[in-house]
Amino acid sequence: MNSLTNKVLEFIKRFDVSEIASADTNPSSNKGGIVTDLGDGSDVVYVPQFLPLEKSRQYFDYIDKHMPWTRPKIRVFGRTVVQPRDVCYISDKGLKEYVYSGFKPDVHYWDDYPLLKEILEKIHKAFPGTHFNSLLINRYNSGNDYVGWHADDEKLYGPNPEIGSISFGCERDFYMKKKSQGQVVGYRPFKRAKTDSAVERHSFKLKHGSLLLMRGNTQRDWLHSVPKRAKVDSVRINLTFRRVMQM
Ligand SMILES: O=C(O)CCC(=O)C(=O)O
Ligand SMILES: [Fe+2]
Repeated sequence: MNSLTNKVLEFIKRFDVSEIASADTNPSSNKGGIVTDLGDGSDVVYVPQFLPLEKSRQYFDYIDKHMPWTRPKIRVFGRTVVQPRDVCYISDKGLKEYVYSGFKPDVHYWDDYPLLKEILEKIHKAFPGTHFNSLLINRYNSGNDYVGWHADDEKLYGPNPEIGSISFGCERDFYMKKKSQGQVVGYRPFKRAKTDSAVERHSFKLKHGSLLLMRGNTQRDWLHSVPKRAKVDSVRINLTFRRVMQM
């Protein structure tokens, strides 16, 4: 076997796409995906293999090598900390500025990244109701990198933001849990409630080439996170497509 074949086999082993998600309640089908009804007008669609394996590998390599990554300092609970992952932000021209945790990412534009535009168009085609105009890319270099409990509920996304999330590379857990009554969150650790074990939860293993769509009231009522994983030592790239509402 030549070394290219070996590399391909090793890759398939690392990024196995054969399993399906652990979406649990009332799963039904939607565009080849699994729909999880979260109740109260929220749902999540998970498409385990939205993009073909080999194409996903090309996207991964391109994004990994060519994006202008930064690992910014952000404000969490009044403290300045280095964000535990790399980021990069792409958007249409002339949109309202995106700021989270006191950090305003530099804006880059779609025209300079045709492969990202290609992915955006594939999502719009598969889910005609979606109209994303911006994209936050995260790179988790190892299991030490993570994102804490938060909702993507910034005002500039309007009352019912839809978020489209594409994952490449190392498979990681994506957790969801229902917000406690009256809870206000940004990118902050989730305050542990006494009845935490009773809080409704879902989990997904986000595979190489997968798409996860969060819809309806999901950002209003639920939190999500990608926790640390001690044993993970390879890179994961995640693209979250968003729609900034025009004034
Ligand atoms: O990496 C992920 O799957 C989630 C990223 C995320 O939640 C975000 O960028 O807001
Ligand atoms: Fe998020």
